[in-house]
Amino acid sequence: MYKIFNTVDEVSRYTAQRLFDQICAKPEAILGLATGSTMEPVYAQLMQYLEQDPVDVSRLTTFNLDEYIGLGPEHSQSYCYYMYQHLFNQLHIPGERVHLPDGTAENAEIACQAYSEAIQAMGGMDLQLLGIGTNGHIGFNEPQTPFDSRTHVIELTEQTRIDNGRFFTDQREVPTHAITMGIQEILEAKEVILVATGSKKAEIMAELYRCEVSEALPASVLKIHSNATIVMDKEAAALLPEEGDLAAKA
Ligand SMILES: O=P(O)(O)OC[C@H]1O[C@](O)(CO)[C@@H](O)[C@@H]1O
Repeated sequence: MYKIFNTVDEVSRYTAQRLFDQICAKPEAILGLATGSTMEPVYAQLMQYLEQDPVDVSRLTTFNLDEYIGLGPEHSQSYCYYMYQHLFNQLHIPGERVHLPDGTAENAEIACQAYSEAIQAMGGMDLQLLGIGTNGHIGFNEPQTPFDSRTHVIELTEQTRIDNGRFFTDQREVPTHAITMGIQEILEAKEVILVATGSKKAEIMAELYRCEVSEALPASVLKIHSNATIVMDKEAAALLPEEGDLAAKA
């Protein structure tokens, strides 16, 4: 299902409301969380909803999608740092219920295996939040990642390193590898919300809309998910067909 809003603010309110509703409906929910600039207003909005209407979050469990290899929690560009800055410092989920891939693990393969087992032990995600890369990646599952992959180490494409270079002082500092939840784990989530905003996402969103399900465009796997919502602002949806046609396909 595609949902198009006029502004980033509306996208963020819709997405945060879905998260809030999930937390209210199931206080012990397992949430799959994403990072990136798209999610910043979503988390800010979620915190506003929770301040207006406090809900017990002590039984929530979270799993983050990914982390750069080589960046520890104290590094300002690590996704662990991001999550505390934008959410966990305000949303007091008990530490043992917060899961983030360990980018500094001595043995990344073993860390991936343990992460994947922890996800499976919890029965998978109730709600998985996703951003999208300009090459169609979800999490850090780059094009051609097998759909049956579980948490694994991935080599980042040049495109992703260039895109994410804007957060680093020097392009050469962008890590070459990351740990990412696999596509199978994303697919096993009961509900998925992919969020795309801004004109930089317009081309990939049009391609995603048109394409067949293919490992060449990882986000296309959502077309075989029974409860996936793709949420966009007008800019990200600018190259999609008119809304009438969209409704017919949604
Ligand atoms: O929201 P942004 O900053 O465009 O980034 C989206 C990205 O963030 C990520 O969630 C990082 O995992 C990727 O899916 C994608 O690269």
